[in-house]
Amino acid sequence: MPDPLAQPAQPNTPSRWRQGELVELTITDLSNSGDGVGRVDGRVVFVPDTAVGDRLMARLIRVKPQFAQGKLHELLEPSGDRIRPACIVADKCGGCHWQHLSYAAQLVAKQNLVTQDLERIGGFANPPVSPILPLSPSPALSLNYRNKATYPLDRGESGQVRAGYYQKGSHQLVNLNQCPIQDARLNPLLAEVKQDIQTRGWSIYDERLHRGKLRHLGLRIGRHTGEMLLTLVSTDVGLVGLAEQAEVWLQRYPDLVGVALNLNPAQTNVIFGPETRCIAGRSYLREIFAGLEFQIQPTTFFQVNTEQAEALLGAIASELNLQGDEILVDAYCGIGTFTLPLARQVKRAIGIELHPESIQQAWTNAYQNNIANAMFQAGTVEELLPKLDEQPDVVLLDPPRKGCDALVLETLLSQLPHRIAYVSCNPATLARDLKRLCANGTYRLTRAQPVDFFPQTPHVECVAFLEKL
Ligand SMILES: C[S@@+](CC[C@H](N)C(=O)[O-])C[C@H]1O[C@@H](n2cnc3c(N)ncnc32)[C@H](O)[C@@H]1O
Repeated sequence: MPDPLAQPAQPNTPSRWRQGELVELTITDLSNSGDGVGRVDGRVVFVPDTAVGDRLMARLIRVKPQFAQGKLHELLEPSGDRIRPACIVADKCGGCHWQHLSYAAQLVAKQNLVTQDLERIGGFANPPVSPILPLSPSPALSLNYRNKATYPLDRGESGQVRAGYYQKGSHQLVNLNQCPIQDARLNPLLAEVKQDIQTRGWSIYDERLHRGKLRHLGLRIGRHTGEMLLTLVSTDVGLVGLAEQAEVWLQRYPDLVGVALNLNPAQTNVIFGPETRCIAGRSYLREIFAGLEFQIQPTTFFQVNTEQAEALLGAIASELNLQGDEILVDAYCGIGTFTLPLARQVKRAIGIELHPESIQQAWTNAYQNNIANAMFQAGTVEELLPKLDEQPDVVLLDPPRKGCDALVLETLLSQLPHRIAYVSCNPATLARDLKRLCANGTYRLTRAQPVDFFPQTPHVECVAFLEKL
């Protein structure tokens, strides 16, 4: 007869998980943040630096009731999706999370991320997601795409000036002399300018003590023009010999058109401060985008992947099939990157953007390109969209990662433009906002088009098209 006081046998249930414990699992999926996802005893374990199909041992470093965060301990059977990273510091640097994945596997994962978020968060059954537009059909060309890099600076233990990206999950700098995802023409500047800063003996900012001057080195290039800008971010102006050094840089790099100093005295993680001074050359670089000439300043937003932004714009123009008589609103318009090319296809285009400097630049860009039917307003979309004098026929949305303010969605549901194109770098907030717009059968999701703007990372750009029912 069984003993009624005996404890029931303890199966290997989730409740027995302990921090530090080793578990065996197989990765079946990749999360939005790029971690591998597996299951142990029905509970989810996230493991960075893994691939779908990996069988592995992971050490549990954070245990929650519903999931755990693991660290790769031993790879028992590697996935066929694994490749040798193009970057020698890929295992340390927090810049890229997917250098160890083949480009084909990255594209499949991004396609799945968009589809899954539209299903789970948006509530769309079988969402119409078109195949992702890759950077290049050749995996070898999925590098050297970034037109901009902003590197934090610090001093190493022996006092040498270092520039690079932070390690995954920390503020420890990984010193870089080149970065395989940035435009290769910027690499010589990264290594040599760092050396010049060392030689000049300029003070480097220490973020723990909030002391010192130089904080960041910013590099930017026009992909089609080759023009480059160099920006130093400093807590104040006292960098002795800066003007002289800036002239040396202009002489040394014929494609460098300007050197700027941005002043950021605040104790903050935000990179740029409010004031930027031109030290030598021009205060902007020129870029050709969608056949138009744009002026881009050191601190204004411009899509970091020029070619893919052009592909995205092409997808928008072809899907919207504009007839020339529409009023188009480009909400969150930046410097008019999409507003101006689309203005050529509509009666009038109205851009709305928070930053007054971007709006000023957008007006300049319109003038330079003889585009007279585009106008721009500085302010928040939530404030300005409800106050428009004209009823928009077509609205283009391109908000930051957090998505649209609820007030923007409510305004759209009262203005009822015929079509909405929603560009997003965060499928989760995109799905949330589309759900709101499509509730009550007001709009129908006709297509979502992912575009690979950020190879080697889990970030995915997507445009979704809505049609008024
Ligand atoms: C993802 S960027 C898109 C810019 C532009 N569409 C482009 O392709 O260059 C988002 C832009 O929204 C602006 N922004 C952020 N919040 C805003 C708000 N509440 N109202 C208006 N603009 C905002 C940012 O300054 C930024 O320029």
